[in-house]
Amino acid sequence: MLFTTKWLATLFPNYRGQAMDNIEVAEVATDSRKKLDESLFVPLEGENFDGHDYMKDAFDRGASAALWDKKKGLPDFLPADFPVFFVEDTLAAMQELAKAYREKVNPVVIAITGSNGKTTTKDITASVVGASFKTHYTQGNLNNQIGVPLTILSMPPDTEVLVAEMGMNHFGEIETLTKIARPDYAVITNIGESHIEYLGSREGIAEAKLEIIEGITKNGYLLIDGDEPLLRHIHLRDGVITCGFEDHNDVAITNITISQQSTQFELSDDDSYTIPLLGSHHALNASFAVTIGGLLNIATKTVKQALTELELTSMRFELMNGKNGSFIINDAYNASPTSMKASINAVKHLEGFRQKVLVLGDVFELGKNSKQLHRTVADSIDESMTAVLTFGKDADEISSAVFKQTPAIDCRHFTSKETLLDALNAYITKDTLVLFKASRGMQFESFVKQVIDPSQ
Ligand SMILES: CC(=O)N[C@H]1[C@@H](OP(=O)(O)OP(=O)(O)OC[C@H]2O[C@@H](n3ccc(=O)[nH]c3=O)[C@H](O)[C@@H]2O)O[C@H](CO)[C@@H](O)[C@@H]1O[C@H](C)C(=O)N[C@@H](C)C(=O)N[C@H](CCC(=O)N[C@@H](CCC[C@@H](N)C(=O)O)C(=O)O)C(=O)O
Ligand SMILES: Nc1ncnc2c1ncn2[C@@H]1O[C@H](COP(=O)(O)OP(=O)(O)OP(=O)(O)O)[C@@H](O)[C@H]1O
Ligand SMILES: C[C@@H](N)C(=O)N[C@H](C)C(=O)O
Repeated sequence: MLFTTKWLATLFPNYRGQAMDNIEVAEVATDSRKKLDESLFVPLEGENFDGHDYMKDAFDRGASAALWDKKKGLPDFLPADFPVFFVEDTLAAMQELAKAYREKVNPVVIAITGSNGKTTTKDITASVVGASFKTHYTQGNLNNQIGVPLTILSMPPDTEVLVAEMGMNHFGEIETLTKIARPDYAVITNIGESHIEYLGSREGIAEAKLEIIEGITKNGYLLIDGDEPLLRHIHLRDGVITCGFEDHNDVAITNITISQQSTQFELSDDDSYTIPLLGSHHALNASFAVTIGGLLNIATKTVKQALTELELTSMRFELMNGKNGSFIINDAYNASPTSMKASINAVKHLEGFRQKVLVLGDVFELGKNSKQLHRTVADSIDESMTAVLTFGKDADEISSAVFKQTPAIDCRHFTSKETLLDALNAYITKDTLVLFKASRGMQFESFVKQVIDPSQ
């Protein structure tokens, strides 16, 4: 049980039905299409539907109570004793409920934002703190104005540590989320170019990410990418911990070694750590988790063990077996120029492959400089790559730029997935490595499923 309708009534006093009967609420749900036993149904207005139209489904599927936009008529079928809490706006009310529930459970809260690495850093941090504490964390990528409240409202009442990923693509969104979650530890993984279309500049992205400070608890900590010039002005603030590759950082990452299975690195404590992730950028992600583990007095040995037992969210540089003895890296959940370059640099370090092929697609939300930002990806591509196959509207800027700088590479742009797949299949041979990467909306998983070994 999360809470009772009687407790809800203290938050939302404008209600009808038997709320004071202390009806137990086991979960908070926003989708009548899912199992709703003993749930509080929160109808939301979305792009395609209005949840208020599905109250009957929710009731039939076992909802015990509901929030309701008081401007909308209540369906007649609802029994008079069914608890309904009338609110101005159901999303705002769900966010208020999440804030109150966070205070009621009062776990240690770790919030993670940044242009890239949020989900990975969340997964690493959850593994580290989960080794010593009852931990609840963001499932998948549920990190927005709806996802963070749902993450908090799915937290068991005996949770000791909450790890919440916070995403944004407009000003004010992180401020809302941090004031709900009230983090004791906040992390800004990096400042890239993600969603720059709406933030205007990298300076704007930094400003939006720094909103996370508004919610940090008294004596809380903010961990940041200490190498990022746009964050340099806060280095000396109380509670700020810098992590990065330059030696001025509070937590300096050194002696990085990348193999086919793992990345090894040392931190300022001169201790060596190994993670089953490839690339120096993941050493940065892990440094945030290790630092928080230390601040929570988790033994170094325990932290190191947890780093080897990561449960990673899919489609983030996911290594898979391909057909005909090839190897696939499914990094297709999302992309930005920064993350695309980071992943290409990781591929460069991978040895033992006969050929390396990059299948790259559009990066969305880059605004007026989109073509130029796509071209910058070519800066990371060298003659160690056999082929660069691109698909989308702006991705041809990558293949064109690579062809100009390294004509020996097979650089082709395709305007249909079918023709790209035909060309790609010629490379799906023994010991060829293929990286797939593009924005979420490109749905590059449609390529991956065509070339992975069906037996895996
Ligand atoms: C609102 C919602 O949850 N919608 C989900 C729903 O979409 P669908 O189109 O079916 O419904 P509507 O949204 O139109 O409907 C409104 C509600 O009505 C409910 N309903 C509908 C039909 C019915 O028969 N019964 C019903 O009860 C419905 O459930 C709605 O509540 O289903 C889709 C498929 O499952 C979901 O994908 C959709 O979820 C939306 C996209 C959503 O925002 N979900 C969050 C929980 C979430 O966190 N999603 C993340 C992606 C987050 C993300 O993109 N983050 C960005 C940064 C933040 C940007 C920010 N500005 C933003 O707005 O997102 C990032 O870069 O990471 C995820 O899904 O991974
Ligand atoms: N610190 C980092 N710097 C640059 N790129 C990174 C970093 N961490 C992860 N990446 C790359 O970014 C991509 C997405 O990683 P992840 O999903 O963890 O980030 P995210 O911030 O949650 O992304 P999104 O907001 O798109 O969901 C992956 O390709 C990964 O290789
Ligand atoms: C995951 C989602 N918030 C996102 O970043 N979407 C990109 C811009 C896309 O639609 O591909």
